Amino acid sequence: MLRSCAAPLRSLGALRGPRGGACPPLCEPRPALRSFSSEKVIYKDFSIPNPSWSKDLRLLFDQFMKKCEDGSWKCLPLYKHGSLQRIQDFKTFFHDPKFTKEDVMTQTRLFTSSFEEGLGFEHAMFYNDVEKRTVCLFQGGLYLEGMPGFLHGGAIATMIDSTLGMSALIAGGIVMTANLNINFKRPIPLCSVVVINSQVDKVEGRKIFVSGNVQSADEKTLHSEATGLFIQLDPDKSLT
Ligand SMILES: CCCCC/C=C\C/C=C\C/C=C\C/C=C\CCCC(=O)SCCNC(=O)CCNC(=O)[C@H](O)C(C)(C)COP(=O)(O)OP(=O)(O)OC[C@H]1O[C@@H](n2cnc3c(N)ncnc32)[C@H](O)[C@@H]1OP(=O)(O)O
Repeated sequence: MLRSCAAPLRSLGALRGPRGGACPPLCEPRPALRSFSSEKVIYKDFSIPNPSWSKDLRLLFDQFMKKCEDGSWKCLPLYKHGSLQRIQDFKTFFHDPKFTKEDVMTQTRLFTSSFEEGLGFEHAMFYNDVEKRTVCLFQGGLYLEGMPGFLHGGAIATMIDSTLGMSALIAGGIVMTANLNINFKRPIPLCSVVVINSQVDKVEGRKIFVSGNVQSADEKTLHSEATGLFIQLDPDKSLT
């Protein structure tokens, strides 16, 4: 049975960042269909099982959806486009309006959602507010190959960045990655399922320190360990 992540997310909209900032737009409940100016754009939640998902990924997804039932975990929705709200937020930081024009924004895709079903970054993310943990269930597809039969390190780094970044974003609002360190310990076979764990370790002013690891679905193999530094953007500073 296909289940959307949108419904269990409703209460996440009430979260606040450490500086009292509103919870980032990514975490707010959003309807599946939104109006983008005069044009209709379908905001489909992509963090629901599709036919490319392996049995392992479905099983893990179902386990986490079960954990969502008592409210301890939330499933985070994934979209291909940025939302209007996100565009508005980033406008504050980009003084060059070229990339925030609506007609350009409708053509952009989030990197991790830009492949055909099953070939790229199949994933779903869950968040535990009490533990300040974000977990990403990730199945890397055939187009993410590095060494023959294994995931490219850049693809692994992308999902680690996204997962650690999500922890930072939930804690601190609009952030960017300033530093990401990864120890690749065991290669990840293509199309296998891994679990990326991340947690906020420390917040110092605008700096959010996050750490995490990548484990096989059966938790027997530690594939990677990572730390990241994310910086809350300063609305008084231009990024460009
Ligand atoms: C993180 C994203 C969230 C992921 C979301 C997941 C799923 C996605 C769903 C929806 C889409 C939403 C978001 C987008 C998706 C994914 C994005 C993935 C993340 C990225 O792909 S993102 C691109 C790569 N990223 C960059 O392109 C950054 C380039 N960079 C800069 O734009 C600046 O560099 C900036 C803004 C980072 C800081 O600039 P700034 O001027 O605001 O701050 P400043 O330099 O003053 O530093 C303040 C304090 O941080 C210390 N500090 C700074 N850098 C440090 C370092 N490297 N090491 C150690 N300490 C450092 C200073 O020493 C000072 O410390 P102190 O206060 O103690 O003096």
